[in-house]
Amino acid sequence: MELLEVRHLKKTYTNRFGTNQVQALRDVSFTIEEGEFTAVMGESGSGKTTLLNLLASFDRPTGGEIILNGLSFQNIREKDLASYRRKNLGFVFQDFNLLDTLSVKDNIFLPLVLAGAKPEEMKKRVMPLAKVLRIDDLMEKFPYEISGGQKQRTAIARALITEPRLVLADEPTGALDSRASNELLNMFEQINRAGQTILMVTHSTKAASHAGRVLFIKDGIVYHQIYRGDKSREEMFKSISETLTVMASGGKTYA
Ligand SMILES: Nc1ncnc2c1ncn2[C@@H]1O[C@H](COP(=O)(O)OP(=O)(O)OP(=O)(O)O)[C@@H](O)[C@H]1O
Repeated sequence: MELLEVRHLKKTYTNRFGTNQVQALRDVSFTIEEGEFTAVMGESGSGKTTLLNLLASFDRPTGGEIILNGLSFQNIREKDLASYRRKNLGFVFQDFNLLDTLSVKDNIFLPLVLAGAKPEEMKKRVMPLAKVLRIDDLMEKFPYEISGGQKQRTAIARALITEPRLVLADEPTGALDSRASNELLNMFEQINRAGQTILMVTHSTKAASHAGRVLFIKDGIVYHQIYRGDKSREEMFKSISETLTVMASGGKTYA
């Protein structure tokens, strides 16, 4: 089933004097099926964060449409956006965005607290998730007492606790060393195999090679895409590297 449809998305930033315009996204279209793990790659400034911010409904497009689970963002009133976001989306940011004054457990609970969930419901959900993410013995600790990888796994638990339809991840391995990155990527593969749909923006060829599909953005459009299919991770890594080389040299390929 189709979960997300992005139709002719455009985003133009205009400075406050209206004199300077940047066309960050010119015409981006793609669809994501339920259960897919998709990576979005592109050079710095190609519009990846802009795309993620639009998908997260943090910002409104200049043109085009985003339809999640059959509902167009255009039809959601501004005052309903926050609750729509909480119900449908989970976020994993590069810098974790954990609150230092809250324990690991309370950080994970935060989206449920905001959604007005009952304490029994929260307790029921947290331990199975914490076990899978191997943070079950860290629940009473504070973010400054745990490692980068453990922080990232806490951030993943927080993203998953609401059972979102779509997890959006922005450079999730950006602040991690290679061992913690590997762990995180394996974790993403594991939750994806369990049915979670993930869209991840990344600069890292290695991170993207864990995905089932990679979308390449260049000059504000989807320039190319690769499906993992039967490819091994190494073969996927090679295909992605080759595409990035072609893109950097200005060569033509077809989406
Ligand atoms: N708020 C803004 N106002 C004006 N221009 C912006 C704004 N945000 C982004 N841009 C411009 O839009 C273009 C796309 O930026 P974006 O941050 O989406 O790229 P990116 O692919 O995420 O880059 P990076 O990989 O470096 O994070 C760039 O030219 C950027 O300078």
